[in-house]
Order: sequence, then structure tokens, then C-alpha cells
Amino acid sequence: MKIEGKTAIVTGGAQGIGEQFCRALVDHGANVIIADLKKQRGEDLCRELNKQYRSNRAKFIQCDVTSKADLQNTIHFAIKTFGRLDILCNNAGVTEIGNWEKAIEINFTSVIRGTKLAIEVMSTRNGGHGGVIINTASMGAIFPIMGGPVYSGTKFGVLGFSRSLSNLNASDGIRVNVICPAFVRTEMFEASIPNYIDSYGNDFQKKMKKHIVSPVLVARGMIQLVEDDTKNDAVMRVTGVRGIDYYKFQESKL
Ligand SMILES: NC(=O)C1=CN([C@@H]2O[C@H](COP(=O)(O)OP(=O)(O)OC[C@H]3O[C@@H](n4cnc5c(N)ncnc54)[C@H](O)[C@@H]3O)[C@@H](O)[C@H]2O)C=CC1
Ligand SMILES: CCCCC/C=C\C=C\C(=O)C/C=C\C/C=C\CCCC(=O)O
Repeated sequence: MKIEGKTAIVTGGAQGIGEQFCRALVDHGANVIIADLKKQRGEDLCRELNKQYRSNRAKFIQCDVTSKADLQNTIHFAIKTFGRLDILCNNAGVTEIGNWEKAIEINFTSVIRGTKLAIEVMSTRNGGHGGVIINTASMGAIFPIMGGPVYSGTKFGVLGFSRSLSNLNASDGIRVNVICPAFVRTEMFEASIPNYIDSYGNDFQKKMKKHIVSPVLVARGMIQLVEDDTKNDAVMRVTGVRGIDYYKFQESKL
């Protein structure tokens, strides 16, 4: 898909990986809705991007992805403001520290709901233009994460859910892909270091160094998934040891 002139929504877009998704999409000429709980950070990013690109292509909307009404409102806002929706990045996520049930809601249930709502407006069967959905999973969707079993479980869920929609490309013109970063130094990661040390030992910080990737590289991967029309049902890894590559699962016999 040629990104210029298209419209994207990025959940969790105010900071971390989502912030870099927004920066990269605006840089490629997209209209971007930054959808996040954090109003101040989202509005600041929006203002900065519009100033930098001398445009009005970035918009912020306060959105709690666990609220169906907020998700619906975000999609309506995109269409009312820019006339279409082409790209959805279901990226908002949290650790399970303190509230594992909430982590399931944010990391998994909201990804399902966001995907379903976007399909309704993007589908060529409903008069939409088709589109691309990129769901942020994690390397913890391929490997277990000791100290984060619920987090890892939600990411396995995101991966299985997304891959099970591979037929949408043919039927509705929508490609669904998953991106699996290794460790990315963001607020989420910093907050979970004590948990990792508990599970992996005191030398965790030394061991994890080679597995760190920058959020900018993750955003480069996302852009590749959006631009390359051959990518459907793709599981992209973004890791310190391999950079950007694709994980191959066994083919289904069905
Ligand atoms: N940081 C890491 O090492 C990795 C992160 N990921 C995934 O990447 C995604 C982004 O994570 P980071 O940028 O690291 O985290 P972060 O904590 O820096 O940013 C997450 C953003 O999501 C927003 N958010 C949280 N709950 C929300 C809700 N209910 N509604 C709307 N927005 C909400 C936050 O306000 C924040 O702006 C997550 O899905 C995470 O699981 C995947 C692999 C590695
Ligand atoms: C308390 C646990 C929740 C953890 C949430 C914080 C950060 C999230 C990190 C990830 O999602 C990445 C997880 C694990 C994989 C990291 C590296 C493995 C790379 C292995 C390889 O490249 O082969």
C-alpha cells in the first residue's frame, strides 16, 4: 500500500513504540490518529508533528481501548476527519504487574474488538477501500516469558487471533499482520525489569543487552508490513540478534 494520503489509527500512540509508529506514518505522508489514554503526551506529540511537517495530518483523540464506545468513536473520528480508514495499529499494551485481568482486556480483548470494528469500515464488501491491520504482539508470543505468564499468554492470543484472519485478504481486501519485537527500552520495559530479575536472575540486565531493539527499528518494520502488499498473515520479528525478519510457522494441513 502506498502510505501517502492514507489514514491510520495508532492505539497507544502517545509514547514508546506507538509514538514511533505515529512519527513514521506521518513521515510517509499519512494522516494519523494518535489514540491514547494519555492526553497531555498525545496532544504534545500531535502538535510537534503538525509543526514539523507544516500540516494538520496528526490528530489526537483520548481513547481507552477497553471501552467499545471509545474505539467506535476513534474510528468515526478518523472517517469524519479524513474521510477514510486504511491502517489500524492495535498497539496499546500493558504489563500484568498489579492487575492481570486488566492486561488481558487491554492486550487481547481490545485488539480483537479494534480489529472487528475496523473490519466493518475497511471491508470492500461494505464499500470500504480495504486496508492493513498491524497487531503488536511480542517475541513473548513465540517464546514464554518467565515472570510474565499472563502478558505472554495475551501475546500468544494476539498472534493466534491475527493469523486466523488470513482469509480476510481475499474476501474483504484486508491484510492482517503481526509484529513481534524483542526488548524495547520504553516505560513499560523499564517498569518490568525487577520482575525479570526475579525470574531470570541478577545478571538479567547483562544477558538482555543483545536483545534490545530501538522503537525506531520496530516502526521501520511496521512501515514495511504496510507498504508490502504481499504481506498477509506475516509474523515479523524485530530482534537484537536478527534485526527485521519473518518467523515461519508450520503450514496448516487444512
Ligand atoms: N517495550 C517492550 O519491550 C515491548 C513492547 N511490546 C508491545 O508494544 C506495545 C507498546 O508498548 P511500549 O511502547 O513498550 O509501552 P509504553 O508503556 O511505552 O506505551 C504504551 C502506550 O499505551 C497506552 N495505553 C495503555 N493502556 C491503554 C488503554 N487502555 N487505552 C489506550 N491506550 C493505552 C499508554 O498510555 C502508552 O502511551 C505493547 O503492546 C507491548 O506489549 C512488544 C514487545 C516488546
Ligand atoms: C512482567 C512481564 C511483562 C513484560 C512486559 C515488558 C516488556 C515486554 C517485553 C516483550 O514483550 C519482549 C519479550 C520477550 C522477548 C525478548 C527477547 C527474546 C529475543 C530472543 C531472540 O531474539 O531469539
